[in-house]
Amino acid sequence: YKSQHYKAHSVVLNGTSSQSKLQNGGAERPGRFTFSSEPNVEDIRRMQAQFTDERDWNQFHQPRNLLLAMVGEVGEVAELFQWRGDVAEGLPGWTESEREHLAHELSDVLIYLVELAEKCHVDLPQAVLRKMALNRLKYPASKVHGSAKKYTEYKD
Ligand SMILES: Nc1ccn([C@H]2C[C@H](O)[C@@H](COP(=O)(O)OP(=O)(O)OP(=O)(O)O)O2)c(=O)n1
Repeated sequence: YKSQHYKAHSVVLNGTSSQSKLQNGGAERPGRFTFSSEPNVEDIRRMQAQFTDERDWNQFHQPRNLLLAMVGEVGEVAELFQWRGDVAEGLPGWTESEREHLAHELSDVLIYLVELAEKCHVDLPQAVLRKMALNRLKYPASKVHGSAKKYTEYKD
């Protein structure tokens, strides 16, 4: 069952990557930034659960409180970009300290998002697979290539 389970997922994942391969002639975009594979989302959920358990903070971590905490952290990310005008990929001109500050704030957003999903009983990694499958159906690559129109703007 485990390997069947895994295969079903890799079909979905390969669906994404082979589509992007078709769009760039089979090569990954050179210089594309990638993440480490660890910790995964379940690792993050477990580490945050341990952090809150050790402090007896679960009593405060209901869904609405986690949502508000997450939105607050999104605001802190926004502050880092405020008044800077457009910022190019890779954040040229940002200091190491500014980059580390951003890494901290983005992590706060992710930590609260993962705990919010946990407390709402949303299996986030699997939900992302389902949502990306829907996105691919809504925006067929052949139809929308190179255009950022919303799906309601496409005529058939
Ligand atoms: N009740 C709390 C308070 C904090 N945290 C954890 C999750 C976040 O990753 C981080 C948030 O900490 P702060 O609220 O102190 O926020 P910042 O780290 O952004 O500090 P500041 O608001 O001073 O910039 O700590 C938590 O899980 N539950």
